[in-house]
Amino acid sequence: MYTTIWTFVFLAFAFYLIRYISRTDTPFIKGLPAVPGLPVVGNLFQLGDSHALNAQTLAKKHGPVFQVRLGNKRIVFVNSFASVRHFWITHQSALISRPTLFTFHSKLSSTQGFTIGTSPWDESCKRRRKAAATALNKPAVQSYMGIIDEESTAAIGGLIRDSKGGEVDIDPGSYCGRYALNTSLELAYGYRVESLQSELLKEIVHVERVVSNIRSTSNNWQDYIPILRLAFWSDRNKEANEYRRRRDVYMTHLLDILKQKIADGTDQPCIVGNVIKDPEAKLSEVEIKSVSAGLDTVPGNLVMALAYLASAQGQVVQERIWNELQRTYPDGDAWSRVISDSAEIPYVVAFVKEVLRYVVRIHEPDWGEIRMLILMLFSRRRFWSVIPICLPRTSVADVVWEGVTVPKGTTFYMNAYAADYDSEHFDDPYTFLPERYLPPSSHAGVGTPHYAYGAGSRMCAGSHLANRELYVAFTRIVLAMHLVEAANPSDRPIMDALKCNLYPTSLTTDPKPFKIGIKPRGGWEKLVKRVVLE
Ligand code: HEM
Repeated sequence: MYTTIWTFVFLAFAFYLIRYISRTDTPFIKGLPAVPGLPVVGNLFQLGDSHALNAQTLAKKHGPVFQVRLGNKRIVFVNSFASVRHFWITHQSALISRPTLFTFHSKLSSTQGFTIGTSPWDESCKRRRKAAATALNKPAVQSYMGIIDEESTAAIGGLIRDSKGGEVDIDPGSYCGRYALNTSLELAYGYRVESLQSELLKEIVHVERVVSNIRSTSNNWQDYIPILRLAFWSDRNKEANEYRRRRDVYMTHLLDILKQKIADGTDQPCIVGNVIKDPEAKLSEVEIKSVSAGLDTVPGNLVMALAYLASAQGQVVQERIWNELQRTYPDGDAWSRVISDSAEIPYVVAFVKEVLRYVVRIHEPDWGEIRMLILMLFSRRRFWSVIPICLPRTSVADVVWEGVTVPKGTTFYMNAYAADYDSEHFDDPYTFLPERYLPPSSHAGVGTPHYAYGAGSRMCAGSHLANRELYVAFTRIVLAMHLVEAANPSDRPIMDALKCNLYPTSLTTDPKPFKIGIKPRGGWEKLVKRVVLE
């Protein structure tokens, strides 16, 4: 008898305990498909180390919009092009905020301020977003073209020189990285990397590499399961505190250099400088540090696009870009005109869009992004941030989806990977096809072409700049050289951006190195003369 009572009490206690520790930050959303999960961990195991691929598979069974439980967090996953448009664009004012995550927000950023891309919507975020938008609008970007001119010339010249004029196959990763790194450092702080052996750069490389792992949304179970946050268990906390301190040191250092240059009148135009000088911006120092946005996605797109261009299929694309350049600039001044002309060649614009849709649907916007670019300088390998699940959002108002009310305060994950490969929206989505963005295709012209830059009220603030960097790099590469596959098949790249990632749970992709062949075009020396003479 006693045994039965004690068994009953124990089971009842266990039942309520599991229910208690499995409760979620926001309640179950009635009527919205839910993926059944385990006590405590919820759906963490099902989503595994590739949330994008696994959510895409789950969407086949549960529909494009479903809810999951990640530890004690309830998340709504949105997986198709149309459903993303519904939430992110049609209801953009409702999805204007962002959630906070334990490791990043309470440990890593406590003294540096949240970056724009990780800030919930409030007055400070509004001010910073406005400042970034001013520093990154079309006219501002045109004023930075001198930097893009210099860095693209250096990268292309270096590629040709180090391939011994095309005699040996070459890994383009560090050249693309150097292009994007120096562009971003100069744009953000007016600071250029002089020596690759600099201690400051080594420190940034190391710290930012660790930070990128700490920030991953699928890597930190303590963000979802509160009990894992207990200090004596969590090495992550100690690590986050230590790296926050080290990061503070160099962020303050770079900002101090810039402030000194401004005081001396020796600064050159740069984004953080513009923000400091803009009386309208009224940002505190912590806010200024958090404005700096990084560009790790630019090299990711560049590297993978070069891999594609060098492939057998890419030959046709190179040919067309070359022909369009000759037709548009018959006087032989294409090299300088792609920088100075704001009107762009439609086929190359379509190519850039397709690269963004097809190759990398990712981003990680903050000062820390510069880390990836710096990493590339020091590494024979390429790194790029792969977050096919776009930066998360939190709703500030109810949104209705197919008759179901998704209440305000809900956290949303956009599966940009699934949406950009949605066969309901794109014909033949797994085929690389720039023509899909040219007339008579329905995707030409207005409307969101892809979700590489996110969408709606918190869409990427740096998209004009990124588009210009990619446009200049592609046109100039085709002007200076012809790309071909590496002679040795084992040197050739893996073209799938997810499959090539060695560490799927990390914020950054670390793909296997690959090589391409280069055939410099006649007259290339004149174009990149400065570099070759260096
Ligand atoms: C190919 C390059 C790039 C890609 C693919 C990319 C992608 C993205 C994505 C997906 C978001 C989140 C948008 C959303 O939630 O809807 C974002 C946000 C952001 N990006 Fe980028 N980005 C790129 C380059 C840049 C550059 C060059 C800058 C600035 C120099 C930048 C600055 C930002 C900022 C400040 C945000 C935060 C916006 C906010 O939360 O209000 N990005 N980016």
